[in-house]
This record gives sequence, C-alpha cells and structure tokens, in this order.
Amino acid sequence: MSEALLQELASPAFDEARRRIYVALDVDSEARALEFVDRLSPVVDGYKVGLELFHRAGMRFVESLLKLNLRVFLDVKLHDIPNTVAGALRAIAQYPVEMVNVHASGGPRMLAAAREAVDGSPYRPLLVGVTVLTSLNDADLRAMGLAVTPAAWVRHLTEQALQAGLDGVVCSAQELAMLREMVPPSFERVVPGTRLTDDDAHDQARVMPPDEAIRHGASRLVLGRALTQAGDPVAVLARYLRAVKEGLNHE
Ligand SMILES: O=c1ccn([C@@H]2O[C@H](COP(=O)(O)O)[C@@H](O)[C@H]2O)c(=O)[nH]1
Repeated sequence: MSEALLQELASPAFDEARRRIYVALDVDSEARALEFVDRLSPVVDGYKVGLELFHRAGMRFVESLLKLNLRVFLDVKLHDIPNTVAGALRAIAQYPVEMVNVHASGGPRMLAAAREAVDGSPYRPLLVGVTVLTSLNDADLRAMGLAVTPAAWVRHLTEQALQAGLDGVVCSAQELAMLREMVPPSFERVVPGTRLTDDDAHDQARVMPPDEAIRHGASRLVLGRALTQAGDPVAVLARYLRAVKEGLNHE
C-alpha cells in the first residue's frame, strides 16, 4: 500500500466522501475486525457493526471502537414488540454510537416507542428504519405474500418512519429518486448494496454503483465485502472513495 495513496485519501479533498461511508465489519472475529480497522482507519472513521460481529463481540467491541474516536453505526435491525425494542434502545443509547436501526416494518407503535426511548437517553443516536432489505427482489416480496414492488413497499415504510419521527431510512439506491420527492433533505438515506460495475453483487438484489447512489441522494453508503474480501482493501477503498467524490460533484 503506498503512503502517497493514503495521504491523498486522507486529504481534505476527500473529507466529504469519507464522511459518507461506513465500512461494514462483517468478519468472524474481533481480532480480524480490529486488524481491519487498523488498516483502514488512517482514511475512514465510520464503521458499521452488524449482526455477525455484534453476536461475537457485543457492546465491548463497540466500546473499543468508540475509545478510538471512531463513528459507529450499530446495525442491529431491532424487530420486536414496542416494549422490548424500547428497552434495547435505552441500553444501546448509553453509548455514543452515531446511528442505530430498527425494522421500519415493526409497526407504528413500535417505531413510536423506539423514538421515545432514544429521545429519553443520554446519547441520542440517529435512529433509522430498515425498509426493504437490499437482498430482496420482486419475486421475494411475492413469496412473502406482499403484492407490492420493493419500491412501493419502501415508500409505505418510509411514510411510517416519517410519521414516527425517525431520522432516516435504510433502502437501496434504486429507491432514492422516489424518496427525494418524499423526504426532507436532512432525512438520512443510508444505502448498502452499492457496487462498482465489475464487482460481485453477492447476495444483493437491488444494487447500483456508488457515484450514482450519491447522485440520486444517498446520505451515507455502507461498504462491506468489496473491502473485507479484497486482497488490498485500501486500493479498493480508493476506487470507491473516488466514485463517491465524483457523485458528490453531481449531487
Ligand atoms: O437492506 C440492507 C440492510 C443492511 N445491510 C447490511 O449492509 C452490509 C452490506 O454488505 P455488502 O457486503 O457490501 O453487501 C451488510 O452488513 C448487511 O447486513 C444490507 O446489505 N442491506
């Protein structure tokens, strides 16, 4: 990895592009996650702790990222009855994580309870609702008994998230143009499943390149396996950051 490349990516020219990114630490051990953070943290300070790492290393690991002054998106996708979700969020919001999420399909009362729990906590992380998982396509929704397209379901769940006062949603880039008409500019639009054109989509169904996602209104992107499975993650990160920067020029 070249020192010049690191310096370029850490320069002010990339400040906004870096701020728009969370790196998903989907790895199978705390040691691997820390090793990865160590490699990328000269450039990126936003990390997503998802279900795999959270179930291995828990809040102790989240605390270790916070102690390094890193921004944490705790992607635990809470989906339960209102009382249980509220209790979990009160526990999470004892820590200064930047963002946490619930499933927007948990229903209006669950979303309202989530909002109230976060508002009454010492730290008030951004609370976002997962709409339709980016791995799902039309056929999946039909198989789940939902006679709607992913875009229509994203619209409906976003309306519920707005009504409950959530700070944003998680959606695919394919719904961003529609959301722009519906939500205020400050409403977070968090987008996983972006891929550069020659990258493997893995199990993601609704994908788009990062520059286009930013152009269509993504406020944050989540980058996972493109980096965690790369031989040279800094080189891949450079390609993604350049694409994000390009997208920002046409936002
Ligand atoms: O709809 C969703 C919600 C969350 N995710 C999470 O984002 C990353 C994406 O990882 P990639 O390896 O870049 O595909 C992963 O942690 C998911 O749990 C999502 O993909 N889609």
